[in-house]
Parts: sequence; structure tokens; C-alpha cells
Amino acid sequence: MKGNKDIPSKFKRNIVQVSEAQKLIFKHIQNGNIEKIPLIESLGRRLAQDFIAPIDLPHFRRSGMDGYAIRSIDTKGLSSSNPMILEVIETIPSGKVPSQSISAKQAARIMTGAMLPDGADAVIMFEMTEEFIENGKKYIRIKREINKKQNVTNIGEEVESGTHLMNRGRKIGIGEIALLATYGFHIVEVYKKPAVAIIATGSELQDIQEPLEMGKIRNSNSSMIASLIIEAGGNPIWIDKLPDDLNIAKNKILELLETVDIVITTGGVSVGDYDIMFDFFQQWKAGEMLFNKVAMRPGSPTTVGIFQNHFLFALSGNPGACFVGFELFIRPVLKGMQGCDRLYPDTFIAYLEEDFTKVNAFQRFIRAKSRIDHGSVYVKPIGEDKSSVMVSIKDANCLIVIPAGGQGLSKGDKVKVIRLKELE
Ligand SMILES: Nc1nc2c(c(=O)[nH]1)N[C@H]1C(S)=C(S)[C@@H](COP(=O)(O)OP(=O)(O)OC[C@H]3O[C@@H](n4cnc5c(N)ncnc54)[C@H](O)[C@@H]3O)O[C@H]1N2
Ligand code: MOO
Ligand SMILES: [Mg+2]
Repeated sequence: MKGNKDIPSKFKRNIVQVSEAQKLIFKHIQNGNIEKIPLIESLGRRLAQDFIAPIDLPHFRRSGMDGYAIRSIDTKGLSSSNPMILEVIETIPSGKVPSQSISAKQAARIMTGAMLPDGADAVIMFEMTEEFIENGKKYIRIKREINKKQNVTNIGEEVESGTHLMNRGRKIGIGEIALLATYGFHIVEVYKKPAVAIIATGSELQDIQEPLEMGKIRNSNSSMIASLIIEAGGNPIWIDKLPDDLNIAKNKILELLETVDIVITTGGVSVGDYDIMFDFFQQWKAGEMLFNKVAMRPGSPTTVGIFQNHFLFALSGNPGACFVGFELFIRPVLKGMQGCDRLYPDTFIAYLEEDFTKVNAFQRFIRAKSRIDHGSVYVKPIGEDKSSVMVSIKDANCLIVIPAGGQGLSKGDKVKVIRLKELE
């Protein structure tokens, strides 16, 4: 039978390089909506505003030790043979404003974290003083010089009011929580979690709770992708599987694209008889297909489209390809929607721990494990790097990037590596 040239062939595709695919996708990213949430629930979310220190930290001169607030000038020239006696005029606990200022030859008993009285410019630790009472009055004897500012934290010494501390889009971690709490932000403005739908396509797929039937497999991609989405700050609000039926898939995808920010399909994107996604994109008039092939392994049939700034990612069904496709294309979009402008995955250079002899027509992303030894970073592929292999994902902490072409690589060669665990 002769091929009809009006019918688009599944084999003729718009192929792009990975970097080009990323650019095509990233230019459609828009910041998402903003919501206010309790600070205690904000771990892992992204700030929706730049954060400028509203006041000095600390906002009063603070003692760093339990001791006596003194005037350093009073201790000039002191030694064990030339001590000085100061009168103790009050005790200042943390949280109290001192009632008197310190004059010459006076001291105030002061606790760690308490406010320094006017006049004082240093704190001498209890251990360095001798206390005594005479005629009902308290005194201390000092036998050493104390420098100005010793054990004192000045106003704004840690952070000056007006300092730009955090950018919009910054992920809220433990340090960010402490800072926001310090400044009284019990409610924080963060980006809403992008809403994501996950559709696993494939008539061979069973739900994970079903007993396994011959020839079928459990749908692992949906759970894997949902977890990746949660980890990247998204909200997987619709998760299901569909048979390889173009009409059923079409209706569901179009319906979901109206309501969520991102629709992810897995499977059915290659050239097989039951691979429906190519036809979906051919028939899709409301949206724009950005590309339907990427010069990469795994995941070469990955196809991406846009509908009114909602993304449709059609990932390969092979679990390895599905995972890599998420890291290269979807994680950056989730970050971008939450205000982050560092979209590309972090990379580093490492020494390859074994030969890699496969010659590649396409750029390759190998699931791998990196380790540090005597200050150098080494990286090793995990098992056989097949797109269908899922078991290696659990041990992967990085992806080795092997350039297209070349004669393969040898043990000890330097390679570029993508970090999988985000460091921010
Ligand atoms: N003749 C050709 N065949 C294939 C080509 C090609 O260029 N010419 N490309 C290969 C490449 S590369 C890839 S990658 C795969 C892509 O396959 P699909 O995206 O069409 O995915 P499926 O055919 O639906 O499934 C592939 C594989 O993955 C399993 N799978 C699917 N969904 C799930 C799921 N939710 N959980 C776990 N595993 C899943 C499925 O059972 C298949 O084994 O095509 C090559 N073929
Ligand atoms: O592009 Mo595929 O994921 O290599 O088998
Ligand atoms: Mg297929």
C-alpha cells in the first residue's frame, strides 16, 4: 500500500535539541497566583515577594553573656595587682528595659540576651569578676582590661534594616522559616502550588492494588510522577490511567487542560499502532505543539504542547524516559511558576568511574550515583542504562550527560553531571 502524503507520518517529526526544547518550553512559563498561608505550613513553598529586613536585627544592644554591663574605659590598665571596684546598680533580665544608665565606676548585672543599659559598652562574664556586698550594697572587683564591645551585639549587627535578604521565588527552608518568624511573619505570601493532572495511557496498565495479570503491568509512572510533582512544589490533583483509546484520551486531556496548569501524559507517544499521542497532537487545533521529538536518550519521542499557557507534556511511557523527561522539562516549569528564575538543573563536573562505550547519535542522560572521595567527585552509571529500566531510579542521585557523537568515554574522563537533589 502506498503511503498517503496527506496523512502525517508518525515517523516524520519536528526534532529539537534538549537545550532548544527547554527554551521553547521555558518562554511560556508565567508566575502562578499567590496565596497567604501560615508560616508553619510554608516549608518547601516559594516566597511570592522579595524580602527586605523591616527592622534592625537585633533592634537593641544585646548582651552575649551572663555578666556585668560596664564601661570599658573603667577597666583601662587593670590587672591582678591593680584591680578596680564597681558598684552594681541593678539587675537586668532578658526582656526588660534597663532603668538606669551606667556612670563611671558602675556596673549592672545582666543576662544573656538582655538589653544593655545606656553608658555601658561591654559585658564582663561573671567568671571574671569577684562579687561582694558591703553595707548592703553590691560590688564587683575586676582585675583585667575589657575591650569596648566585648560580649555586646550592636543594633543591626546581624542584619541592618533595609537589607535585601531573600528573593521572590526562593524556596522556604529551615533558615528561611527562622528568619520569617524572627520578623513576625506568621502568615507568608507564597506562590500557589501549580495544579497538575497525570494521565497514564496504556491498556496494559493495572492499578497498583490489583493482582497482576499475565502480560500486564502495574502503573508505576503515575505514582512516580505524582511524587516528583509534590517534591517540586506542585499539587497532583487528578491522577488516573486511560486505555489506548484516542477519543477517551482526547476528551479527558482537553477537559483537564481547561482546569489545571499542567497535564502530563505518560506512554503512547512513540510510533506503535496503539500510540495515540501523535494523533492527538495532529488533531489538536486549540493548542500549539512545540516539538514532538527531542535529540536525547531516553525520552526521544517526548512531545510538548501549550494551550493558553497551560502545558501538555506527553512523556514516554518507559519509566526511565519518563523520569528524565520530568527532570529536564517539567521540574523547571514547576519552579518557574513558583517564581524561581533559576530554571535549569544544577550541573557539576565529575570523573567517570567506568568506561562508557556506547556511541550516541543523541545526547544521553544516564541515571547515576555520584560520590566524593578525597575532595574529588566520581560518578558511576547504575546498571544497564535502558529507557525501560525503572529499578535504577531509586539509587540515582544524578544524571551523567553524555554528548552526542564521539567514540564513547573512558574511565577517568571528566563528564558533566546533573544534580537530582536540589540544593538551594
Ligand atoms: N519502531 C520504533 N519503536 C520505538 C521507538 C522508535 O523510534 N521506533 N522509540 C522507542 C523509544 S526511544 C521509546 S522511549 C518508547 C516510547 O514509548 P511510548 O512513549 O510510546 O510508551 P508506550 O509504548 O506506551 O510504553 C513503553 C513502555 O513503557 C511501559 N509503560 C507505559 N506506561 C507505563 C506506566 N504508567 N507505568 C509503567 N510502565 C509503563 C509500557 O508497558 C512499555 O513497556 O518507544 C520505543 N519504541
Ligand atoms: O527515547 Mo527512548 O526513551 O530511548 O527508549
Ligand atoms: Mg509506544
